[in-house]
Amino acid sequence: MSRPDAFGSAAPSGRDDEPLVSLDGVEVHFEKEQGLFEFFEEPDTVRAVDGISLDIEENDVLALVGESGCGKSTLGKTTIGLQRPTGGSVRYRGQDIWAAKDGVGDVEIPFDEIRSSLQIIHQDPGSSLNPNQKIVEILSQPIKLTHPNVGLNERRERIYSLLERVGMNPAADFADRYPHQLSGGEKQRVALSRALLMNPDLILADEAISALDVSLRVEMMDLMLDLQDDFDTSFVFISHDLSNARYFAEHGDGRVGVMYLGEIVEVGPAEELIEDPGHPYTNVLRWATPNLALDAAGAGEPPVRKIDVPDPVNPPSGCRFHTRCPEARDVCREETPELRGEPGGHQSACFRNEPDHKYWDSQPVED
Ligand SMILES: Nc1ncnc2c1ncn2[C@@H]1O[C@H](COP(=O)(O)OP(=O)(O)OP(=O)(O)O)[C@@H](O)[C@H]1O
Repeated sequence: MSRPDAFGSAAPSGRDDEPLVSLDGVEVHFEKEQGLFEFFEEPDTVRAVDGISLDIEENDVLALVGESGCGKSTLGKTTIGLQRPTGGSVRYRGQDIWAAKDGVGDVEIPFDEIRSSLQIIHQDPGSSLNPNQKIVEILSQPIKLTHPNVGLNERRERIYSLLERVGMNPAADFADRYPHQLSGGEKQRVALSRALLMNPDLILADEAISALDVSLRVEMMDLMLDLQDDFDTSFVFISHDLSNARYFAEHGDGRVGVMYLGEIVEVGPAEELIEDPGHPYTNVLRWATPNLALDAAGAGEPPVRKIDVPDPVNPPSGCRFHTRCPEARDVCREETPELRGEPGGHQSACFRNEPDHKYWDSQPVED
């Protein structure tokens, strides 16, 4: 259900029977920057996100995992309306986000309301906190912009209570400091408070724990999960590390989504996906994550035919993983598997999950 914001302003309208955010066939293709000598050539297109459909519900947790460059950040930013898709649609409570931005059709929820309901915390909070402002000033700004009628006392009260809620006690001690006077973990807590100020429906945590000391990572994930509960906020949590994605999804009662070259190749509850992967690429991530404490993890050779990751400018035909997949057969070069399985449950995009598929009569790829 949509709800009023932290200062009692009306809730965004939209339809409560619609998912919080719904992606349908989303593509994000970038034109690659041209070198000096390529000036007269057609620019290359990076297919950062390619044909992803996904629903995020209220109070939902989705942990996206995959190698660097597979499109996690681009998908995350598209989900919260920070990146315009080049194809497909992204809807918030039924309202097309980019139609709201462009004022096209009957706009039920204004773009500004959508953007303040969908927040982000970055890997490096230092770079998003103004070094010349005290923490209280940094946190006052978004309130002043969105709620100009809220007075100084109410503003301070809200800021102090949020700082305390994220573990910065006593709040008054931290509020008057500058960002450089805080540790990495404290800066990340400030970034989290800033995201929570608007009582958002969804927070994108983009590698938000990667720069923290290993000992602080679990603490930060636990804090986000506590807040998720308290504030009824959904989270899209991005990590290149399967064990962190597993922890977050498992403790948040959510799903892990595995990305490869701009596509989601497997999604499902963490335990199921890790114990019984439906896609050979998930098996590679499992192998590469020693602290999953699985027998297979880190043992022997990696479960791939080739180590090299293809260029997203020119991804392989058919199943994009076929150039590296140890199970690939000829049909995998020609046909693209779709995500199959229980909708909203465990799904994977591999012909091996279809007992009657012609994959089984096809010849193993030899190269
Ligand atoms: N603004 C942009 N212009 C051109 N290419 C881009 C742009 N943003 C991302 N890309 C490219 O899109 C692909 C996906 O990038 P993205 O940052 O989404 O991946 P990622 O999985 O989050 O990786 P990382 O963990 O390294 O950030 C990469 O090939 C990247 O170089």
